[in-house]
Amino acid sequence: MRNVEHIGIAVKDFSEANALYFKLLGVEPYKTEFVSSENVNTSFFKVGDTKIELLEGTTEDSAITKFIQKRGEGIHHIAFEVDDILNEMERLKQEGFTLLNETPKKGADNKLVCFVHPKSANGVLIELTQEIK
Ligand SMILES: CC[C@H](C(=O)O)C(=O)SCCNC(=O)CCNC(=O)[C@H](O)C(C)(C)COP(=O)(O)OP(=O)(O)OC[C@H]1O[C@@H](n2cnc3c(N)ncnc32)[C@H](O)[C@@H]1OP(=O)(O)O
Ligand SMILES: [Co+2]
Repeated sequence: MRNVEHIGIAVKDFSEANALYFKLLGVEPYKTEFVSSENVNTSFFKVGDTKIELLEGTTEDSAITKFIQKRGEGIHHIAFEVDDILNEMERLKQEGFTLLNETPKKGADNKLVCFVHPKSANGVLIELTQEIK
């Protein structure tokens, strides 16, 4: 695992949240992107060496929509940058962590991603990300 690549925040109203984080962080998002595999709108703010990812669910069955229904808005996951996601997934499996996808999937911001179940990580949803070169 390398640095924290981004912190994901689940939000109800995407444009309102983007305007608020622009005021809070003093920077515009460098990217907004719809991720069809997750039915989420995302926007990324660069803050020092890490990023804030705002996420809005676009369907009832989106993980973000369900999260907000159950737990309200707030921090949703922590993403770590890895050099070799397949290797890291194998290592975590060997260590007994529950992975939420068998193979890496295309995430936002030109990354391959995999998620670790929050129940495996003291209640924190963990995302692994590898830059697609
Ligand atoms: C990939 C695009 C983008 C990127 O950066 O590239 C993203 O980050 S997309 C982010 C949204 N997508 C995901 O989160 C995919 C992985 N998530 C899942 O598969 C589910 O959300 C899952 C399995 C974490 C939860 O599923 P579900 O909500 O259907 O189940 P439960 O409500 O029963 O939850 C089980 C248990 O986990 C707790 N929970 C749920 N979400 C979280 C969370 N984000 N952080 C911590 N804990 C979470 C939930 O409260 C339940 O606990 P319990 O004690 O049983 O109440
Ligand atoms: Co993310």
